[in-house]
Amino acid sequence: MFDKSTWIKLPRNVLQGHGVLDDLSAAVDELYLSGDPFLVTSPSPDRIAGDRVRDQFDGITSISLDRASFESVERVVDAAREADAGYLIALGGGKPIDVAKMASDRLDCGFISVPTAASHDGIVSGRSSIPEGDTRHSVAADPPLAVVADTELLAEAPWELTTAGCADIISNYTAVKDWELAHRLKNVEYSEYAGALSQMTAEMLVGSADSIKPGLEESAWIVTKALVSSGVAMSIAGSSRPASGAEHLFSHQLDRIAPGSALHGHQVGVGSIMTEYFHSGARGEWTDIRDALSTMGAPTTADELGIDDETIIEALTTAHEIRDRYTILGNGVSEEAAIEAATITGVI
Ligand SMILES: NC(=O)C1=CN([C@@H]2O[C@H](COP(=O)(O)OP(=O)(O)OC[C@H]3O[C@@H](n4cnc5c(N)ncnc54)[C@H](O)[C@@H]3O)[C@@H](O)[C@H]2O)C=CC1
Ligand SMILES: O=C(CO)COP(=O)(O)O
Ligand SMILES: [Zn+2]
Repeated sequence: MFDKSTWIKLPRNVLQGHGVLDDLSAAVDELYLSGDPFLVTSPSPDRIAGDRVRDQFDGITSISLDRASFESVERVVDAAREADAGYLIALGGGKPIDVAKMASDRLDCGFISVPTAASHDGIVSGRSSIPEGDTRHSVAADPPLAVVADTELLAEAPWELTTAGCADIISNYTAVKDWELAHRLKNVEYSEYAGALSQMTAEMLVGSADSIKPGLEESAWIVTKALVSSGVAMSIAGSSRPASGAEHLFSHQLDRIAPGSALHGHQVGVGSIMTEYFHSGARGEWTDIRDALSTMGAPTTADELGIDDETIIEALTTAHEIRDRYTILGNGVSEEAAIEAATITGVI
């Protein structure tokens, strides 16, 4: 008897384009939402979205947060309950979107994802990445009811945020390789469709590299489409496996031992260079990943990340400990192997 079943949870609407945030109420009307919204934002929403935030959200109860933690989730749940919120609106980067995702799951009220930076592929995903003690991974959560991605706003965001989103997508190359390896060696369930979509998303983004330039709204359009596509791959898989392999373990370990050092996407990009070296060796495709990151203007070295060599090696040699997810790192790479990989790839 065939005993598999899975919900493939996707947002109902993804509204993307120039100035769409100027009429958020139209997007909300599309969803026939009832009750008052409760706003969860990155710090200083006025700085990140200018007067559009003021006009749209004037008088709405809100919380701004810069940490994705269970404490932040509890704060949002308590405050939204207090405000008798009908639904949540997450406005900002990946952290408020992840916290709102988990809080709306807890409140069973749904949320609208309003990214103000094309910096990560959690915009539509059904995952919420919240550290728990010494472990770190994303847990299942409902995807947003809708996404409102204002490409004018996204294009105005600091360029490093867009290059972080590009790097988060480029890291799908090694994430899929780790997933395939885990399938072959540990019989981990693998989805050909989610794997192919994730890899194709990275290939298409790298193929559009020449059109991805600072200040171009076309760039925001292209990168946001890729981030949405990567999030859909995670929804098809019912896990972050299509977009999170050893390079993410490395980044999560960096978040634990050197919090706030660099943007998530930048960390996973540099991690992807080194884990690709572990996959295919000195003559392997790690140069393709490094060159793609460099073309997009994303960091490719420890220096460019602003992280010292020792911390890079510590994160790489302990990355396997942060989560029970089989990757090319196996039960951990030796310090010598980590130093060789980081040196040959020019990361340190
Ligand atoms: N759940 C999922 O599927 C995924 C979750 N993530 C999570 O997302 C987070 C990474 O996302 P980030 O956006 O890098 O983090 P973030 O939410 O910390 O945002 C980075 C910075 O950009 C600022 N910012 C946002 N929009 C801005 C704008 N328009 N102008 C100026 N500054 C702006 C924020 O205030 C913050 O200081 C990590 O916690 C990661 O684990 C990443 C990928 C997938
Ligand atoms: O960052 C992510 C995908 O880009 C989510 O992955 P994790 O499950 O490792 O948190
Ligand atoms: Zn990521």
